[in-house]
Amino acid sequence: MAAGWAPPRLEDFILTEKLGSGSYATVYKAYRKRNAREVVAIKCVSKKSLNKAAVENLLTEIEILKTVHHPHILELKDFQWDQDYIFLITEYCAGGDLSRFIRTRRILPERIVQVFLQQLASALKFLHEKNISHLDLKPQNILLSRLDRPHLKLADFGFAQHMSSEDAPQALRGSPLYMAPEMVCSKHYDARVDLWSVGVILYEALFGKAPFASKSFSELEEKILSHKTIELPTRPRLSPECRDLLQQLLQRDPDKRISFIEFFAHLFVDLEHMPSAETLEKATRLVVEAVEKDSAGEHSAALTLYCKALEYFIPALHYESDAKRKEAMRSKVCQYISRAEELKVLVSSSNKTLLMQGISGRELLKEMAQDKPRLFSALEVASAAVAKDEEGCACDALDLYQQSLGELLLMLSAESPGRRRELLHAEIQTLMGRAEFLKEQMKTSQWKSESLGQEVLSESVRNSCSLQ
Ligand SMILES: Nc1ncnc2c1ncn2[C@@H]1O[C@H](COP(=O)(O)OP(=O)(O)OP(=O)(O)O)[C@@H](O)[C@H]1O
Repeated sequence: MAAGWAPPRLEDFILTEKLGSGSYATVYKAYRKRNAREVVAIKCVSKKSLNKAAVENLLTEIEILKTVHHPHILELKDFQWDQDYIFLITEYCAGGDLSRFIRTRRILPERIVQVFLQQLASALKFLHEKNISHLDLKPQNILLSRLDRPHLKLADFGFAQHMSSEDAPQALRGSPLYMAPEMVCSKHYDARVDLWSVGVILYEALFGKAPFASKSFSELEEKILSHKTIELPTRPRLSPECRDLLQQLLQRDPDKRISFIEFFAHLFVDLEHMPSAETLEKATRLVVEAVEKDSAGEHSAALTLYCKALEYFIPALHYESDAKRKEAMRSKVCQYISRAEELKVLVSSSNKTLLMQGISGRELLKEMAQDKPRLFSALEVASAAVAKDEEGCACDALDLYQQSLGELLLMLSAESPGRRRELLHAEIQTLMGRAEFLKEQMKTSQWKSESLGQEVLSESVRNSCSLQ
């Protein structure tokens, strides 16, 4: 644009350094004259440079930013105009854009990427509920509130549209590196192109370059038009959830791509446990219930609730910025972990007793199942599950528990009343209780290694928390 080297003048503001420029605007850092502590960013669009399409983009941007208010969407504070310029006055993001953030660090660790992704996903969920598609998602349009503990802010809604999944806009929009293949190839696309772009951004953050990064336009074109599946580099090593999400986002065929609903619920996105103002409240509610169950002697239920509460406490700890409050919360969290560990020992020993009682019941049942080979073999699988469980092979045990339970439940529904039915019923109860317990345990250990491990737990506590 033709903003020149000197910033334009705007009555109530002092415009200072240039923050960046795009295809039709230059953005400056500015201070409000009456309140010098209020720093803003002012996007200056020269009227001379505005053709019909640019006017449309600008009006869309103003209209959308005026109506959406979300912690991870850039806030439009005001807009003004004079003879030469139109000014969009927005919140200032001292951390610059995500593109620069990635470039200066080469690649980002998965844990940081996950935090950013959660924030981006929460903004997209908010927009999705309003039927708004961004259509130009790229790292340059994702700003960071500041460099230390940055909050991501989605910006540049110039191409955004109110759009349902049936709409088929025809115009080609966005940047080819981040553009979904259907947008380039068939020009028939819908809101799902945003999911592709999220995949590209994720890929770039983790591997340091976009999947279609090319030296020439023809190379880029070839890569976009190809039907090859996007291969993920083997290094750096990523968690299976992260790889799975990448693969599901980077599906060339939009019908095979992950849907918005699946994306928001994906294990790697885990919006439910995203650090937010409500996380502490949810954690506290669960811990109150846990304490109640605990004092009523319901150990197993209390353990489950403590674990659920801790899943919220970890993000709540991340969210808390006040050092004193964070410290107080940290010490509470340690207490809850200790109690959860005590409960684990209690529940585990009572489970073992039940299991031992179960063995004799199961043997008797097997005797009574000589005429029913299907029941007999399901009981054999149950015995194998218990054996694996005792060896400490939680995953195998859980698999076998589930297999045997599927069969035994079928058998139970067909079993006529009598001693065998009673025994079968009791056996199913025991196995179900054990399978549930194992599931909880596996969740807990995953949660610990993922977040609490880094945030609060000492090595010794972590070890004592791990699967029995
Ligand atoms: N609020 C802000 N705070 C800090 N930097 C900003 C802000 N807004 C924009 N920038 C910087 O200015 C650059 C250009 O801004 P923006 O993308 O809005 O311009 P544009 O002309 O709409 O770009 P495009 O060519 O993508 O349409 C951004 O990539 C970012 O680096």
